[in-house]
Amino acid sequence: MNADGRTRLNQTPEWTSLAKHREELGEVRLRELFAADSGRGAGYTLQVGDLHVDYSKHLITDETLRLLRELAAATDVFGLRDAMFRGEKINTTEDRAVLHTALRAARDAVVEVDGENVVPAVHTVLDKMSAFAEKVRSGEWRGHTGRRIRTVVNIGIGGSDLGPAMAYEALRSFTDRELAVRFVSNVDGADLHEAVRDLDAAETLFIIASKTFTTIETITNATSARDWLLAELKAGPDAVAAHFVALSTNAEKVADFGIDTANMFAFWDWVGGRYSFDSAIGLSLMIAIGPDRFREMLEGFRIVDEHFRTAPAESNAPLLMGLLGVWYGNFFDAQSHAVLPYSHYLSRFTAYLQQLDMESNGKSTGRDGHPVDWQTGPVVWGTPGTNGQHAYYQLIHQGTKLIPADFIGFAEPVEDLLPGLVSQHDLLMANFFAQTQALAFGKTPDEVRAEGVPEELVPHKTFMGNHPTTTILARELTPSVLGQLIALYEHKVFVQGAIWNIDSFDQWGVELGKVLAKRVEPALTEGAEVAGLDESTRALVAKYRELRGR
Ligand SMILES: O=P(O)(O)OC[C@H]1O[C@H](O)[C@H](O)[C@@H](O)[C@@H]1O
Repeated sequence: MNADGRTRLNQTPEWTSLAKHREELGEVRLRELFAADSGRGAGYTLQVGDLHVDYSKHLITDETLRLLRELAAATDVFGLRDAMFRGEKINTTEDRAVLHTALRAARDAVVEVDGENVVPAVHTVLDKMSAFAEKVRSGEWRGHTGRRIRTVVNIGIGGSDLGPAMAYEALRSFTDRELAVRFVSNVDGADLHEAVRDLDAAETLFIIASKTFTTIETITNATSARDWLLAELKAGPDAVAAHFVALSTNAEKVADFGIDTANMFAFWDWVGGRYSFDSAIGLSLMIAIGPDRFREMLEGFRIVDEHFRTAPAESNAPLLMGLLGVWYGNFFDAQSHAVLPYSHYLSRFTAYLQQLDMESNGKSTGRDGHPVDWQTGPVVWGTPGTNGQHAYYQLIHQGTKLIPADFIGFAEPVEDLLPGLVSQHDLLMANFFAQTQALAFGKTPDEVRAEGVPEELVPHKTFMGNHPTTTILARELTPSVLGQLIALYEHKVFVQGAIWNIDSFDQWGVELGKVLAKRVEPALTEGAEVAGLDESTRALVAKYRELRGR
């Protein structure tokens, strides 16, 4: 921080050294880096729990890594990390501690917020969730008419949806296949409609997931779900108790809604929405996979928490991944970051990471309250890799943009895969390895010519290569490995926010749209004159009313 109270990251000696180093590296070529160091492929790797992280295919040298680590030291990433783990209020704009790591702390751990150990409360809720999940799974929990539950519908949005929805997909092979879980998030009535239209209300349990219990989409859907249930069952409000539970920090609002707070699973304001999936917000997943598997997942989180907390900078995987992102975003002008899982089960993983990363680090005001003069969080995107290969990989390979990418794959298919499908796994993974190879090393014009390609087509068939990727490989996608992966990204995002000097744990940028939606609604429904509507929006609202025949 300077004397005037402003942090000028891009004027620090560490930043300047990196910029100079970047210039000196010039057109750094991965082919040359590998040619110069035969041990690079094996040397630029890390092991974190079950995750093998290969970062050899990056536009970096030992010197780059050294300078990046100096930037991390100068910005005191580890100091802020320790403050987070200690329960200090590092979310300064909301004056809150940031303790998602306490959600997976061991039963005997001590983590204090305002002088109080929060770990016992965490485990009390986990135990209550476990007992409830077992009741639903065993059929002991009965609906209003005495039938057992066959479908669980989680109603929530953002952090109260993306985590459990992603993990339910990811761990499908570990779920009780007799018990389905569906997820409703969108305020578009179509979402709830499609989720319930073929359900038997008597066998349906709704989980209303909302940290604040004020989110309009969730409360609207929850109210509609309650109306649907009571109409289907032809029952009075006393039927609600057997079919609705709540996950929230706000007991008062839960009670106002009509859910018995005995059926509420609590969490706390030191858990951010996008970091809440391993809190009570994970109840739908716990019902699906069972409490033991859920706890295995928490242990996976804990493995990476411990690694992040204790591993030295040289071998600290979240630090490294965060620094690589800084390298490309701030010194190569990369605008986006692709996450490409080679696992169908991780089809929602990148969507989950979008909130984690973009809501955390999509900021342009520094922790010092001043605008930042450097690029912050990237656009995060991606879908399962093989599908992407036949869609947008063209742009990654031959477009004009630099897109660093993470490739995530597994050596083993899931255990219960139909035996006839097991052999497809090697083909899937052959694509995985082929792509990172092609991205890194490309195909030179001479190599294209050697195949007898006509000269006029040579430029088109040339691959420049040099597209950086990280490969994350694990044996199998288990609950623990999923927890490890999520924690890896949580802490990577943390590292970047720390370096960029932004508050990764607030989300003021989502507020304005909410306020304006409330204000504009009467203009749509009643044609009301709404103060402050700009000319474009006013005309669009008029068009909307005309199209709706109002
Ligand atoms: O869980 P809730 O309080 O309903 O919040 C749901 C989501 O909406 C908010 O607008 C925030 O942007 C998200 O961080 C949050 O996860």
